[in-house]
Amino acid sequence: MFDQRENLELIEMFSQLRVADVRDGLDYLLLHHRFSLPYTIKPLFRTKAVGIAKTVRYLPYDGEIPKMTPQEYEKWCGYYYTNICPYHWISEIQKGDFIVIDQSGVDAGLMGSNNSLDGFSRGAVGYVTNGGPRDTDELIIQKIPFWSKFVSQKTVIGRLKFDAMNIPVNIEGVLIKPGDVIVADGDGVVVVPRELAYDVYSFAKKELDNDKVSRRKLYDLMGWEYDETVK
Ligand SMILES: O=C([O-])CC(=O)C(=O)O
Ligand SMILES: [Mg+2]
Repeated sequence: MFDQRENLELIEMFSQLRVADVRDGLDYLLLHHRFSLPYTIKPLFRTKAVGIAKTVRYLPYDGEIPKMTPQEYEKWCGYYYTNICPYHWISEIQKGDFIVIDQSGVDAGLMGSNNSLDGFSRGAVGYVTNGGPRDTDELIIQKIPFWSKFVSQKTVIGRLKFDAMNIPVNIEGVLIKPGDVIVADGDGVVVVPRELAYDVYSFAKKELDNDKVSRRKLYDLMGWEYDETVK
């Protein structure tokens, strides 16, 4: 959809920055009240990821759960994954995609250790959702960067249905469009509208550079070795 060379260039640029720098860069454009996901969206573990938004939306399942035997239920699960809650967008993932999932806040683990690893193996750099993943102990072992509102024990079967992909989505009141730059670290998630990316980068980079000069002086004063955050 977007030029992959430009995608990778944007990722390289924004990978140098902290979420806080990007936030400051947006503020230079007087966008103080836009594009930060609220603090209710938290990382599963401390990590950093920068990528290009690939969006997908699921809605609450409003159909019946037919009366079934456990054997029939097993078959129905297969039907459900194919026809009601497919994950066909996973096969479209390209290197550098940040997967943005609007799952309508439903308490169901749309993503678990298996399907998120599948996406990761295809080049996804991270996931963010207004719901919650499951198998979270394994997600941490597998080091899959994940930001979410909560964690969930539950499967999607009987709870969620696929709606659309590659569309603008609403994550906790923030509009995210396919192609936007997503920067996420221990401070949370910030969205850079693609059309503003180069401007925001230039202001954010200035903030980071000034901060490094200032902290380097304090490191010197305290006789600390430089680490990668001040180099
Ligand atoms: O199976 C699912 O629907 C989600 C899941 O737990 C996984 O991918 O590991
Ligand atoms: Mg699982």
